[in-house]
Amino acid sequence: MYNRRDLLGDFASPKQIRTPSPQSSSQYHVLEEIGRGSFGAVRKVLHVPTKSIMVRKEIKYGHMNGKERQQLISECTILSHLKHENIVEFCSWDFEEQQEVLYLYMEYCSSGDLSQMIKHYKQEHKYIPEKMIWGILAQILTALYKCHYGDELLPLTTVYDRMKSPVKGKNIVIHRDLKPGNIFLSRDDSTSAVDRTENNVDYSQVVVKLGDFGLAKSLCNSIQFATTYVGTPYYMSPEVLMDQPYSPLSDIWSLGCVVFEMCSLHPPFQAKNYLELQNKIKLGKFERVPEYYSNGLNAIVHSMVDVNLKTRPSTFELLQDIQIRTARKSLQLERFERNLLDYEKELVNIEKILEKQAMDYERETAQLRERFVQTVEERAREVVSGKKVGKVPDTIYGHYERKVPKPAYHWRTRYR
Ligand SMILES: Nc1ncnc2c1ncn2[C@@H]1O[C@H](COP(=O)(O)OP(=O)(O)OP(=O)(O)O)[C@@H](O)[C@H]1O
Repeated sequence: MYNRRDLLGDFASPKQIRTPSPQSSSQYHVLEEIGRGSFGAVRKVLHVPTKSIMVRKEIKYGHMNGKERQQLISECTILSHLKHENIVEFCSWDFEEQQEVLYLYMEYCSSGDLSQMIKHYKQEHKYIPEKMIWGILAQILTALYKCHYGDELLPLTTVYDRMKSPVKGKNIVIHRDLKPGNIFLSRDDSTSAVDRTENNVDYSQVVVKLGDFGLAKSLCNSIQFATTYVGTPYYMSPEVLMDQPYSPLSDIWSLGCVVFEMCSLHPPFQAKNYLELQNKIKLGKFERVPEYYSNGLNAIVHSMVDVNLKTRPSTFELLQDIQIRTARKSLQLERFERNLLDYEKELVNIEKILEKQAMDYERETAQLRERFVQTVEERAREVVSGKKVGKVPDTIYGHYERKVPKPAYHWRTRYR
């Protein structure tokens, strides 16, 4: 049985899981199970302090061998360092010592994953709109840019911007298990505690998040390659099948297969058994994407699913493609428009608050004025009737001195 120290001692030095730090499970309120992976259940949880919905991945480590523990540590380490809007965020981790379970707390992706989206379109007998496919591809490529070059991709000013060549050999991360089930979909407001029904997913509005780095391999530099592969055969590259060095280009092959599947609603290579699948992948021959899609989309898929490593494009090269640039620019503009709409909503709310403040101010000054007039009239009547004038009542004191906070903005001045 492992305790907290054993687990870290056996798996890694504490430095390896430096950030984020473990957080007490008591901060989380456990909700329903949403699925099961190879190591345990995946549940939705409510992070009580922030009232945000997250995902808790349970990993039973008691029975794990050394390799599996290494993979687990690899997932924690990689995820904790990979911060990107198109990568599932790793929030914190904790142990349940008695039950020998490791809990990984991650960002919740409210709109499921790409495999569910493909299934949805297949059931509806519809093609996924081409614009949506370009948008998804552009988002995955920006996430892969972060993984393959360890750098952030700068936003485009125009589609003709010249991109600076990335520095090679810096903290390369290869995903190694790119498949539709590991590409999650989320909404911009997914952290809201108010959940939405899964059936109501508006796929045109989703943000793509690359996740499940369980099989990813972090390499110190570009020359150092991983030689072991554990992956999903449909998306496995030929060089990996042939035990050749594994490189970021293998992710590009898998991504090409995923894009093909988004178009054709089935993977490019299908077979009855592993051997047949292996042969088809090594040959690298597959059909055109349906005629419904442009030649440009077909060409980019075929360039990615290329047996020849020398001609297969890198993430950087793919990001140069004018259609990818256009898709990125279009996403940037959509986001800008959404931000403007949010800003407009915020302004309308501020206006309402200020109008209410102005009305309260007017009402309060009117009441004071009325009280003042009443008091003055009362005193005047007393003087006229020859009564002895009493002390000035308290209500009148401070009338002139009183400062009713005047709103900075008055609705009446708006149109002046
Ligand atoms: N961050 C997340 N947000 C929303 N759903 C998630 C998240 N992570 C996992 N899931 C869902 O939980 C289920 C199990 O996921 P998990 O990644 O553990 O296993 P898997 O990919 O199905 O299998 P394996 O462990 O063999 O890779 C899937 O249905 C997945 O869609």
